[in-house]
Amino acid sequence: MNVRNFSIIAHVDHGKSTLADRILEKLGAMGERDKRDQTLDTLELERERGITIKSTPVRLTYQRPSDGISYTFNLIDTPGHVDFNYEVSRSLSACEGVLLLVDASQGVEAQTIVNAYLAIDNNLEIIPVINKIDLPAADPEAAARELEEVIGISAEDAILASGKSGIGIEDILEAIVERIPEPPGDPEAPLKALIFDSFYDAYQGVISFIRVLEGTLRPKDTIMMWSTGKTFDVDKVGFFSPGLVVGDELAAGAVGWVAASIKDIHDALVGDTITQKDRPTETPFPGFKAAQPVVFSGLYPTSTEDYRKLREALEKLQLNDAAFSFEPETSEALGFGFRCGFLGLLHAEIVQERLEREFDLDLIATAPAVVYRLTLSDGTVLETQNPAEFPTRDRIELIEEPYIKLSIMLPEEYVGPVMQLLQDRRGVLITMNYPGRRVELLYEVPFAEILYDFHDRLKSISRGYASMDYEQIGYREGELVKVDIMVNNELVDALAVIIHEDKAYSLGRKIVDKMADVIPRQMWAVPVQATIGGKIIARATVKAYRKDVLAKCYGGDISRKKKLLDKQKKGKARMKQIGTVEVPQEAFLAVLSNDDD
Ligand SMILES: Nc1nc2c(ncn2[C@@H]2O[C@H](COP(=O)(O)OP(=O)(O)OP(=O)(O)O)[C@@H](O)[C@H]2O)c(=O)[nH]1
Repeated sequence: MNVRNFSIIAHVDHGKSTLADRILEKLGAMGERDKRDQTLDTLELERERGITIKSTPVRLTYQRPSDGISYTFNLIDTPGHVDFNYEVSRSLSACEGVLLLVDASQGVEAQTIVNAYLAIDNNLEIIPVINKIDLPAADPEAAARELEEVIGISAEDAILASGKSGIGIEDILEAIVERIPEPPGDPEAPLKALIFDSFYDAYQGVISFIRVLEGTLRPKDTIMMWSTGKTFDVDKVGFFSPGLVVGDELAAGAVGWVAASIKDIHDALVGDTITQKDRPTETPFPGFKAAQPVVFSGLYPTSTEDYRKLREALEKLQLNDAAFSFEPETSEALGFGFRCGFLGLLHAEIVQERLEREFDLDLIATAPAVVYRLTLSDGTVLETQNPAEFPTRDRIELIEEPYIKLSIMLPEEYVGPVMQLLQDRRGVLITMNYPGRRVELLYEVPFAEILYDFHDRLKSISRGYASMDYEQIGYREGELVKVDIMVNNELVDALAVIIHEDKAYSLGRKIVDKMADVIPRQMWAVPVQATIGGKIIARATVKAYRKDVLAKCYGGDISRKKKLLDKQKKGKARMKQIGTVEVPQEAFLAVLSNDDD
């Protein structure tokens, strides 16, 4: 059959896209991406505003110069961020091998290790590629040595390459043929196919990207989703060329797509196994889990009239993003909004940005929170991620919070300050390794502690040299308290935060100071207070002062006056009325503001 299914994995910026483009160009597929619109048209895909089609795999043909034999390459893209590690792992399950890129001037980084382990866990053949060897600062030997010491990949096997200048591309193509195995699987066996990505199309319903492991999938087959038992009739199957092209069948080993008039993306989840209803496979692809949101935040429209528009936008986004969840929530301070769940902070930022940009919404977002597990005095256990819903302290027996294992790679000279940062974040050092030129720190840290500005702080402390990655490791007890915020003597429920006892006072101070700073002055003095269980722990005052912008405009310069008024109006755009005081969006994120501000 001469098929090779592979993926490229790398730390961010180590040159993945550049190398992929170079391979595409070499195999004559450059410019094919532009044809995508056309190929998609054959599927009558609606290119609806706001719904971007995810990056699809690419099918390429490689004719070996030595013997002229042709090979079909399926290059499968993987998301590049830790929030989406489960998706990365599923995409890798669709492959037999990977190109593991390491920047020759940077060496092995945190994501290099995590990605390499994902590949090893999936039993994939790893082709190490030392990339960017054209750079003057390149040190390929050191990078190869690090690969050997840290990950245990033989340095001799590494290919030296440059995606930029094209060095090593032929070697890479040959290695793909020689080292990556032909996909296994019996096309006559009962169908077993893995879903590694899905997106929603208004005409076809859900289109799933699949890897057929056993059997053969054809149009008109009745398929069954393993996790739910739901059945669907297949409309079309096909390949990526790139873009979606209709085909006759997908047999064992193939990477392609299937459309079966599935109306809800939750019926075609990444990681689930597709089989045939009448002749099901005996064992599904292992390790299926529906992606669980781990970070939650409230989203509220700045103007109440936008509530319906926001709901529609959230529904639309969810069609394409099964990992994103939302439910209605009401806040005394903010009115009607939604509690939204995300895979991580980056995921939260992406969703929020899309809502604002693509759906033209002005939003107030509350500080992100993790899921806490509470054991109440009466023995009931409940999980909540909403500080506003926390019971009073006297009703709580035990609070547990999620922990992560954090891996940080950095040059030795920054170890001191970074360890200090981790200590401030309640981190516990597990081990310290010295692979090659760098130090690897392994910590266990409360997840909540890295939600706020941790990555930025790490980068600035290490001048950009430290890299990090993490995984969830379960729940641990924590001495946590709820800090409430009052503005003008009114409790603002949406501003409540959960925080470790030892940090409550300084955080309370920080929040009230920041708020007093960003709330516009009023005609009377407005007190801002932080409290724990009703006890005031910090207080600041928004001074009284009326800002009369027009006073500045001497003479009758109308256009200037207008400009100033417009400016003032814009400044108001993201305000929320709380009692008699207008509070800007910034205030809701005061808890996130940098300690150094
Ligand atoms: N000198 C040199 N620069 C390169 C090479 N490959 C990539 N770069 C540069 O490195 C930067 C990152 O390259 P990308 O290909 O975008 O890296 P990536 O890994 O895809 O990055 P993400 O998409 O952000 O994960 C860009 O500025 C490239 O121009 C190379 O072989 N040599």
